[in-house]
Amino acid sequence: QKLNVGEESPSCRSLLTYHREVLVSKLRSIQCVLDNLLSSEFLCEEEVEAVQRTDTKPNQVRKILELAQCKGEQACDFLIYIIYTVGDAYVDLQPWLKEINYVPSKDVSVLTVENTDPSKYSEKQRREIGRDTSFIMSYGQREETRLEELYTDTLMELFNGANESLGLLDTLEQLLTDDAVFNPQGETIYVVGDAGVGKSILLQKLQNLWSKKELVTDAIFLFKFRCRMFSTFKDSEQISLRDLLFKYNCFPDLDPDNEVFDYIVRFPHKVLFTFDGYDEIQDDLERYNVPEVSSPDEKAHPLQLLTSLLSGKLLQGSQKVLTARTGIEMQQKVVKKKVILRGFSPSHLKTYIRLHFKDQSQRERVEIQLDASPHLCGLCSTPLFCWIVFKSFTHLHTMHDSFELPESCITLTDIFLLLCEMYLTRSAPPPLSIQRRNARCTAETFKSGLKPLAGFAKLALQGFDKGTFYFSQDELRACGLTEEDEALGFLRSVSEYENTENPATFEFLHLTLQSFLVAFGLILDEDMPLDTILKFFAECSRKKKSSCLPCDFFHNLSPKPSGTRGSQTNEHLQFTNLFLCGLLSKPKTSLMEQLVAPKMLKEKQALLKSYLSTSVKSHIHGLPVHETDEGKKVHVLPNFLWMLRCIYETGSRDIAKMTAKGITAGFIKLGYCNVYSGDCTALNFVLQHRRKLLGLDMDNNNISDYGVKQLRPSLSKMTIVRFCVNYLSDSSIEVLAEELCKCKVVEVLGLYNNCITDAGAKLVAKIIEECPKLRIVKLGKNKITPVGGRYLADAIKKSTSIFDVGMWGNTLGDEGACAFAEALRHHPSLTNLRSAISPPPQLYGFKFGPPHKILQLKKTY
Ligand SMILES: Nc1ncnc2c1ncn2[C@@H]1O[C@H](COP(=O)(O)OP(=O)(O)OP(=O)(O)O)[C@@H](O)[C@H]1O
Repeated sequence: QKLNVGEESPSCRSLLTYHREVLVSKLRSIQCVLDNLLSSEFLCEEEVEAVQRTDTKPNQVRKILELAQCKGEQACDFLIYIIYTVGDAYVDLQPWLKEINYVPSKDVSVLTVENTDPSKYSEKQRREIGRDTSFIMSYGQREETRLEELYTDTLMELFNGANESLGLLDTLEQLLTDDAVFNPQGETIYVVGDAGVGKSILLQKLQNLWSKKELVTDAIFLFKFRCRMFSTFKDSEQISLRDLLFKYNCFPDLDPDNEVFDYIVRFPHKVLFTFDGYDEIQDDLERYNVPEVSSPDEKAHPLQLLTSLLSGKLLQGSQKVLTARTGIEMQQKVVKKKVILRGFSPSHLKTYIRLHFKDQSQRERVEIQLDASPHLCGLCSTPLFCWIVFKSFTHLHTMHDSFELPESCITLTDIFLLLCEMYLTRSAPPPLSIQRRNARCTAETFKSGLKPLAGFAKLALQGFDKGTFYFSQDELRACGLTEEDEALGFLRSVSEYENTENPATFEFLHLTLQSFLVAFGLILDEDMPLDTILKFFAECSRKKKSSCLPCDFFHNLSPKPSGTRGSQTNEHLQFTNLFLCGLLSKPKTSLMEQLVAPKMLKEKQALLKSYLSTSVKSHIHGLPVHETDEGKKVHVLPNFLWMLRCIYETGSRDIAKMTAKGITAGFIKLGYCNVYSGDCTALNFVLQHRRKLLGLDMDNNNISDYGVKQLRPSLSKMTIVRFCVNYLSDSSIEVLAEELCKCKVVEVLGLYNNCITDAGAKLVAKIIEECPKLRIVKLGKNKITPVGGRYLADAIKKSTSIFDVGMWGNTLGDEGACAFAEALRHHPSLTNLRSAISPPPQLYGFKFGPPHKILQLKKTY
C-alpha cells in the first residue's frame, strides 16, 4: 500500500497508518522513543509502562503508534522527528524517511530529542570508567591521589612508518586525530615507551577525559583492557566478542534484545578501545599464531579476538589505542599512527614538583636538591622513578627531620630500596620527636621487615618463573604473607573486570617493583644453587641473539625453568639483572649482610662480578666494527645499553675501566638506541676511564640537557659529537662550549633538530671560532633567528676548517641568509651550506637569487 504523496503533504498521522508495516518491522531502540515521548510530555508514565508491559517488540511498536495517533498530529510528527534526529539508532528507517520526503515541521524542530539508547549504556560506562580512573595508584590501599591533582603532561613524539620523528604532540587529544597517520589502512594507534614512562597513566587520562565528555571524539562507547588479562584464559577457552566486551567491562542493563551489541557491530566507529601493555602477552601471542576471527558471532580464544580487533578484522573502523614497552615489534600494516612517550621534560618536571609538594618548604628543598643533581633529574624524567623518589622523600621526611634526597650517585636500586623502606616503615608508628633526628636506620628497617620482604620476593620470583602477574590469596599465604602484609603497599588488588572468577586477586604495584623483588628473592634464597642468580641473564641471552651476553656462557647453566615462557621482550628480566647488580654491589654490602649470610653474599657477589667481566669482554669483542674514512667505527646494539646500566649499578670501577679499555674503536654509534638522560650517567661512568679520543653518535635518542650534563667529564676528548634529535636546549650548548673548547679536538658537531635559540647559536659560534679542526656543524631545525645566524656566519668567516654547515629549518629570514651568503663568498673551503631545502636549486659555481630565495647554497666547482 503506497501513499500517493501529491502536492499537499500527507499528515504525519496518516503516514503512520500507511507505513505501519514498515515501522512495526524496522523500529528498534524502542526505549529511546519512549524516553523522548515521555520527556516531551506526549506520553505519561502510565502509558510508557503499558508499552513496556506489552509482550513482543512488534506489539510494543503497534502500541506506540496507536498512542501517538490518539494524541494527535503533533505527537505523530514528533515520533517521526525522533527517528529522523537519532539517525544512528534508526538507521534502517532512514530510507523510509527519504521515501516520504520527511521535513520536520517548525513546531517539532524546537523540541529536544536525546539519544538515550544506546546512550544509556554509554552513560553507565562513563560513570564506571569515571569512577575507576579518578585516582592514581598509590602505595598502600589507604591512600589515593586524584588523577587530576597529579597528572602532568609528558613528551609525546610522533613518528612515521620509517621511524622518523614528526615532532611532538601538543595535546593528548591529538593522539586520536588523523594528523600524522602514516598508514590509513592501519587500525591501531600505537603508543610505546620505556618502563614507568607513563603509558598506563596516559590511557587512564584519556579514559577519564572521555568519561567526563571532555575528549573530542565521536566514540560513545569505551572499552578498556589490560593485555595481561588475556593471558589468564586457559588455552582451550573460547568466548564471544559480546562476552569479551561486556563481561570484562561494564554490562548493559535491560538489553534483552542485544541492542547495544548490535549497535556496536553496526557502528564500530562509535567505539574506542584502549589496550594497555601489549608487551606482556608477546609469548602468548606467539603460541596463538592462528587465523584471526572475522565474524562477531564466532567464539574464539580471547587472544584471537584481540588480534582480530587490532587488525580491524573485527569491528573495523573502531578506534584503538594500544600501548607497549619500547622494542616491541608490531606489524606495520596494523599500525596507523605511532607515538613514543619520552617522559617529563625539565618544565614538566617543575610542574610535577609543584603538584606533588603542596608544602612550600618541602617543595623548595626538593627543587634545590634536584637543581644540584642533573643525574637525579635524569632519573626523575621517568615519571615512575620520580614518583617513588618524591613519595619516599615525603614519607621519610615525616619520619626523620634530617632526611635528604639521595646523593648524586643514586642508582635505580637505591630508588627501589627507598620504596621498600617506605613500605616497611609505614606500619610502624611515627617516631617521637627526639628520635626523629637520628633514628633512621635503613638496615634495621629491612631486618625487622625481612619476613614480609622475603615473602614478597618469593611470590615475585614464582610469578616470573610461571610467567604470571596475578596472584591469588592462597599463593600469598603459601609465601608466608599475612593479611597485614597485603596492606603494606607492595601489592594492589586487580580490577573486578579483569578477573571476574576470582575477586581476591593481587598484582605487584608495578612490574618494575616485581623485577626488583625477584632480584631480592634470588639473593635471599639460600637453598638454590649459586648460579641460579644468573638464570635471567641466561634467559635474556637466549631470547635475543644480539644480547650483550655471550650465549656459550650459558650452556653450563641450569636449563630453562619449567613453565617459564619465552618472550620477545625481556625488559622485566633485564631490570631484574640490573637490580641484581645493584643489590650485590659493594656499597650495598653492609645492608645486604644484615639479610643474608655474609659468606653466601660474598660468593654471590664474586660469581656475578666474574660473570660480568667475562660477558663484557665477550660482548665488546663481538660488536660489529666498520672501517670508515674516519677510522674504526663500532655500531653498538641496544643491549649494550643494558650492559652499561648493569655496570653502573655495580659501581665497580674495575669493570668500568675494563670496558673503557676494551672499546678499541674511535667512534661509537648509539643512534636510535632509546638512550634516555639517566643512561648518560652510566655511559659516562665507563667513558671517563678512556684515555684516547672518541667520537660519539647519540642521534635520535632522548638524552635531554640532563644527559649532556652527565656526559660533561667525557666531552672534552670527543672528536665527533652527534646529539641530533635529543631535546637539547641552550643550557646543553653551554656545557658543550665549555668542554669542547678545552681540548679543541672536535671535528663534527651534530645538533640538528633540538631546541637551540640564538643564545645557543652564539655558543656554537664560539666553538666554531675556537676549535680549529671543526669541519661539520649541523644546526638545522632549531630556533635560530637572524641574530643567531649573524653570530654563526661571522664565526664561519673566520674558520679555516669548516666546510659543511646545516642551517635549514630555522627562521633565519633574509638577513640571516644574506649573512651566510656573505660568509660563503669569503670562505674558500666552505663547500656546502644549507639554509633550507626546497626547491633544490640549480647552482653553478655561485648563484644567488634575491635574498629571500636563498634556499640552498652550494658551491660547486
Ligand atoms: N603523566 C603523569 N603524571 C603524573 N604521574 C605519572 C604520569 N605518568 C606516570 N606517572 C607516575 O608513574 C607511575 C607509573 O606510570 P605507568 O604505570 O603509566 O607507567 P608505564 O609506562 O605504563 O610502565 P610499564 O611499561 O612498566 O607498565 C604512575 O603510577 C604514576 O605515579
